[in-house]
Amino acid sequence: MLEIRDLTKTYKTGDKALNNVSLSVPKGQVVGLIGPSGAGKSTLIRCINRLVEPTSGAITLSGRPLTGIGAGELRAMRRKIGMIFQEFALVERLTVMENVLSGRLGYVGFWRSYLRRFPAEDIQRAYRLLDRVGLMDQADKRADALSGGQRQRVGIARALAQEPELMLVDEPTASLDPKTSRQIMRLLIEICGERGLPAIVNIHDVPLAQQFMQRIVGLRAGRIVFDGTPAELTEAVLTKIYGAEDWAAMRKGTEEDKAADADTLREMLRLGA
Ligand SMILES: Nc1ncnc2c1ncn2[C@@H]1O[C@H](COP(=O)(O)OP(=O)(O)OP(=O)(O)O)[C@@H](O)[C@H]1O
Repeated sequence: MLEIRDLTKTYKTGDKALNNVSLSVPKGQVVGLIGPSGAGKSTLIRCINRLVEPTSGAITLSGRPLTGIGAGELRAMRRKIGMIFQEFALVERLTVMENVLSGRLGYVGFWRSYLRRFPAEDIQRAYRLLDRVGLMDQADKRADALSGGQRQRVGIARALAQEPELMLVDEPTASLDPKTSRQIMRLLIEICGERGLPAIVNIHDVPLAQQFMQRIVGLRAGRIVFDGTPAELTEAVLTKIYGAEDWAAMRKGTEEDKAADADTLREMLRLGA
């Protein structure tokens, strides 16, 4: 369980990026975080992994504090947080297997990791994870030889290699096509469910969030203005989160994207692809 209580972040510039945010995410639940640009989504994720120092408030993971702790404790707690990034953040010239094993770097000593001598159990775990994300036959390929969807699967396996207690996911599908995005989102949700992992997914794509998330939290100007199910995320609520003008523009964008996808499909069928 992740618990955030009265979290506030005011940057040195005076920007109040988060204003009294409280949120609990139970084990196995995946929360989609939506909101307009500047709403505070990245700041919230960065306060949880403590890349940004909160101004006030408290965060706990599985009952242990993530705020108000020393450097050693923080390092230990960070191992418990699996991160998944928009641009995958893989080491391109290393193999898929090496990238997954890099998730263990917080656990093995410096020389062992420098020499890439990981314990046998880490290697077995990495194979199991590659199997789970559907990449067993790609283990020895270099990361830069993979497709975007395959790279994100490696990113997921690497995060799981940490044996995390929380997943923080930043725009996981922003670099992927719509079909691959749906596959990745489905995989993420299945895996978090199987492992009882709480997760927060920063997601710009509202229809994708509505299709897959069990719970959606809407941020606006640093405050939670919606917390509910996809079914409760009505046009009126979306207008409240994004503002009338921005939501109308976003909806138009989505409809244009759908029309473009349909055009591409028709063209492919016409060409017999
Ligand atoms: N390092 C920083 N220094 C000062 N202000 C910042 C910093 N990072 C973010 N902010 C401000 O904090 C507010 C929230 O920004 P944040 O990046 O968290 O929003 P966001 O919802 O993630 O936006 P986006 O969807 O565009 O990534 C904004 O007003 C932003 O200008």
